[in-house]
Amino acid sequence: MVGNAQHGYPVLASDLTIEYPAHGPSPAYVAVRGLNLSVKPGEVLGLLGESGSGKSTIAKVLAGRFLSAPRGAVHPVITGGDAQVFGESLRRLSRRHADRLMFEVGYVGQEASETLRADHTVAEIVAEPILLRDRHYNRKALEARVVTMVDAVRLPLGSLGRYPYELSTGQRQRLAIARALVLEPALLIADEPTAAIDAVVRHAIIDLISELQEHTAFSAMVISHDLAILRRIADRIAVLQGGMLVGLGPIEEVLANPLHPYVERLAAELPEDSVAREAPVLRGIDGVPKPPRMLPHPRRPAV
Ligand SMILES: Nc1ncnc2c1ncn2[C@@H]1O[C@H](COP(=O)(O)OP(=O)(O)OP(=O)(O)O)[C@@H](O)[C@H]1O
Repeated sequence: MVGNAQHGYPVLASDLTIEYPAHGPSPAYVAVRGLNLSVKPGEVLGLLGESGSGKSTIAKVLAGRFLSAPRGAVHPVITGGDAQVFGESLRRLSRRHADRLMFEVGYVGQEASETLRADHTVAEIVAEPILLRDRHYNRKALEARVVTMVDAVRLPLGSLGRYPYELSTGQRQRLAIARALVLEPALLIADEPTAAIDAVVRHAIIDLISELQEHTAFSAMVISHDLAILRRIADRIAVLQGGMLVGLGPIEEVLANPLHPYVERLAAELPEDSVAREAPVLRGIDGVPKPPRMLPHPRRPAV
């Protein structure tokens, strides 16, 4: 495991500032400023904010996906404070540790379903992370693991030999989630996992992540600009605006006591009394309604 995963918080960011360095005609840009944030063991933290508020930047950095960038793109750099993921400092992260971190942190990016390799079958796509970690992995065990994972995200087993372009968008997103979770990461970072999906499937995907999370108890950061989505899955939310944290805590508390005009606006956009009336009803695989997500001590001070 990376760092002291057994003891520390999955994520601990303190005074974290992230910057995109100057590049060609573009000046340097500070995307995240002085962020203090944690993800507690077993918790789902929702990250909410309008477009450009820094959500994806935080996701990429915390998932260790910031040391490499596509050709011609600039990657974000930590220029202030630090973030620890399982006790590993990201500011001092070496390439070697970043590679290890990739195996510890499942990451579903915004366009995950569109970035699946078109020349790989469903089975190959899910198996790949295992083989990247250990290319001598026992083939029978690999097959069994892939089948279990595909089944867990409710893709038909008949899809194992199919190619991503033969699946629906929702199915591709399920596949991306299966790939992100196949190494049984202790932390999942999902950046707008339902962005390109219609409303019905969107809720199904969120409920799926919620169920898998409850089943295997990984910690998660789920990013969305959609409050309804986060109310379905998150124990707490962190609200960002302009790269700064403007709200943090159990979702209904943050909305009930907005400390920033942006949060106030979000709360105002909700139907009156929606907190009490529209508490999300999640149903388990058995169809039994589950209580809304709550930390055992919702009023304890947020870190
Ligand atoms: N490669 C880059 N170079 C320079 N600036 C960038 C780069 N990527 C993002 N930014 C800037 O950083 C800020 C935060 O971007 P980010 O993608 O993290 O926002 P976001 O909250 O995820 O937005 P969205 O909801 O639209 O995905 C934006 O102002 C964006 O223009």
